Amino acid sequence: MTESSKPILYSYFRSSCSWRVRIALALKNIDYEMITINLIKDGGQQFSKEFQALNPMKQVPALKIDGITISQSLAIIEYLEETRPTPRLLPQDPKKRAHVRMISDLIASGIQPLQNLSVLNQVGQENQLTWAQQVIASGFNALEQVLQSTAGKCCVGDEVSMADLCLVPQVANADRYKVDLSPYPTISRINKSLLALEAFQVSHPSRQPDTPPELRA
Ligand SMILES: O=C(O)/C=C\C(=O)CC(=O)CC(=O)O
Repeated sequence: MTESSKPILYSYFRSSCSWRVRIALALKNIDYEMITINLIKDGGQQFSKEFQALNPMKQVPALKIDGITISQSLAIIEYLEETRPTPRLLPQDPKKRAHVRMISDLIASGIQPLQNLSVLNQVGQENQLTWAQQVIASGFNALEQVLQSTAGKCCVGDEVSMADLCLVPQVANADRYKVDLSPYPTISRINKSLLALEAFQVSHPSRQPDTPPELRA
């Protein structure tokens, strides 16, 4: 492969959705280049004409790969799974696969969008923390119950899946917004064991090229 054919990930260190994709790329050992999009600086670099041409939703992540541009983290992860299947991030068994997608969607549609930057800006500065805590806690109440029947070492059984790529970044957001994690022992246990894995460490928000010095590991 020539240099120019490497995939390009548009990423922001603290974006939980970007982190999902960084974990997938690390697990699948895919070499890529990163272009960082600062969601705060200059009013948000995601609003530039250049970036909007890549993703009209003005959100990270976006991945340029194999001649196409893909946005939406789960669509990116599913594309990587279909084109670079090893190691697998979706189980072979249809029931387990459904559970992985169910948990991924619970987080990616049911929690994260309710606490993302654009929504927090809408609820106003003084309500942001309470709002984020409420939506994360309400989602985690459901997730904890789901995991009690699906989890082994990971969200679904003992193998790392797309669901785990959603879980760990969402727990980091919960930490950031000071959500009390004591009611969620299963979520906490899985998060801790996944954070020990190399792919989750190299992709961590504290270790990205655009991580500010004060937030570096
Ligand atoms: O405050 C900032 O630094 C800006 C944006 C983020 O962290 C990313 C989000 O909007 C939240 C998320 O990924 O869930």
